[in-house]
Amino acid sequence: MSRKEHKAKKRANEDEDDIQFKKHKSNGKEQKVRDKKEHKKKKEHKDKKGKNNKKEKKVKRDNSETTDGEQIKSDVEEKTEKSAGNESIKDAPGGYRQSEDLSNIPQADVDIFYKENEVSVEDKLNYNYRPLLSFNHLSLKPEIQSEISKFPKPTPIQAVSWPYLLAGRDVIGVAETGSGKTFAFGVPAINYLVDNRSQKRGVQVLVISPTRELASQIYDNLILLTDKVGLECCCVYGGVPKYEQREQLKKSQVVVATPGRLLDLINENSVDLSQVRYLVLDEADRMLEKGFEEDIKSIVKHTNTTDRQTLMFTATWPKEVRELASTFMRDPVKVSIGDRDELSANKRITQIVEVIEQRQKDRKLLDLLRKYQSGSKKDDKVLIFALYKKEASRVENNLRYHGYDVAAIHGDLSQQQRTQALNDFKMGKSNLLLATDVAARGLDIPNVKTVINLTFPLTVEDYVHRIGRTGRAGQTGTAHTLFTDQEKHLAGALVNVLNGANQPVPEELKKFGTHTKKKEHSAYGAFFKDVDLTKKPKKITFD
Ligand SMILES: Nc1ncnc2c1ncn2[C@@H]1O[C@H](COP(=O)(O)OP(=O)(O)OP(=O)(O)O)[C@@H](O)[C@H]1O
Repeated sequence: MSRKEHKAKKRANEDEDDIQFKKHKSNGKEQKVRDKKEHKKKKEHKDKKGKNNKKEKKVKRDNSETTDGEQIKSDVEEKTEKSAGNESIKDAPGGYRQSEDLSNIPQADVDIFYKENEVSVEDKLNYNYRPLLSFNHLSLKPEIQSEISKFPKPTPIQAVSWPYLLAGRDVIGVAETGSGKTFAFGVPAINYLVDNRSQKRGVQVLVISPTRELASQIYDNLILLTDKVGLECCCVYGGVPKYEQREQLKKSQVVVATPGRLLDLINENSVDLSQVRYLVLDEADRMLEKGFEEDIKSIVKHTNTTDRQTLMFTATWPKEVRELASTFMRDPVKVSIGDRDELSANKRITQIVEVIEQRQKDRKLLDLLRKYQSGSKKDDKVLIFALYKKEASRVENNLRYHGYDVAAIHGDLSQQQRTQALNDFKMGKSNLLLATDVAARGLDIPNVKTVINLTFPLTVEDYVHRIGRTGRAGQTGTAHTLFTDQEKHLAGALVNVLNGANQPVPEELKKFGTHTKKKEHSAYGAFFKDVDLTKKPKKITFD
């Protein structure tokens, strides 16, 4: 096997755990610079906000009138006024037309929806579509309409993003964990295919996700739609044989994939992406970070680069990835639900943070399991996060030794073992799952009552995603996090997330301040190399 082939094979099986480990190495310095930038940006943001607040206060105080009596509309009213439906919404290129029912809804109802859900839409082309307050405001293919109408109504991210997506626009969708982002990007994609069935052959919709389990879950969601409209969907990820995937790719119009395996299949000419008209990056900020960025650039170049709709969906949208994201997209509409500019967690999750010594963790974990999974709670599902696979293996053995029937997911296990563990946990065969960050994002496991962060993740974004495995689809949940001085450089950002969700901030955590001190992680030693932070994201040129 040539060096190139060896490298490709290794990458195709590279896993989130391995990528996380690499990422950790380069993390130290970036964190320091990030904190400095964050501090500066926050100061600017505060100054700007101060000015806006004065204006808003003025609007509120004068009951939206200036001193000379002229009516001022708040930003929200201004924005939605134009979309009141009084003007005829131009026929959008993608064929979206605002329904009569929706146009007749009083503007006040639309304003209330925007305010209650803290909706913000940034669209320099000012399409100003109204949010779909009911599935009746949509006219999708009957089979698709019937599948989604099983839910009471669109979630806010679906309600706001669907008109733009059906109109063919690029969209960046940012909404809290567990808020229905999969169908937010999946429904318009499949509807598009049905609308354009006759015109194209081959793979036309491509969804890329950071982990095998999440790719598999997205696939399970999309086949609920594709099976009903006679389309083929397949899922490709590493850790399993390729031959079956090669065969499925030949007849599929929709592909869900992890980057490594997909690139492997591209390089051996087993898949042609030149007809991909609809590209989705799920957990988009993760896909644009180190470890995935180069793979994503390579994949994008193989898609239809002249007439492509590109979507990015995530619960966290750090400033560091926004510039690179914009090089993949054309006039994207940014749809945010909730105050997503600042990193924020799902507010239905009760967040408990405990500062302890590293050596106290094993005992503390047993105490927490007695607290969250005994007596009337003995059947409650609990998800424990370790940081790396070695720690996960050790903790798994320790829990088994103490009589716990624990399932585990981490990079040292075979794909079959990981899939089995996740299914056992989802089906309730085991109500205790131990995972590394391979399970941090996207996994939609019903009724997880408690997330325990045994070791804090590499970034506070990952913390928000981890705890988002509970409190999904409108439910509440609890996250209990053990914090040590190994992670003190993340204390400031964590305090902000806790404050943003009106959660208690322990005094011991405040003592760390916003240190960005270089750290030694006892379990893994000092490991990060200086990175060239002056390097700007490379502009993607479309072939
Ligand atoms: N309109 C809807 N109403 C109610 N529940 C919905 C709706 N759409 C999707 N759901 C359900 O909400 C749950 C969460 O959806 P999904 O996994 O897409 O969330 P997400 O926003 O992608 O979360 P994460 O940020 O963690 O990836 C799923 O069980 C899904 O079936």
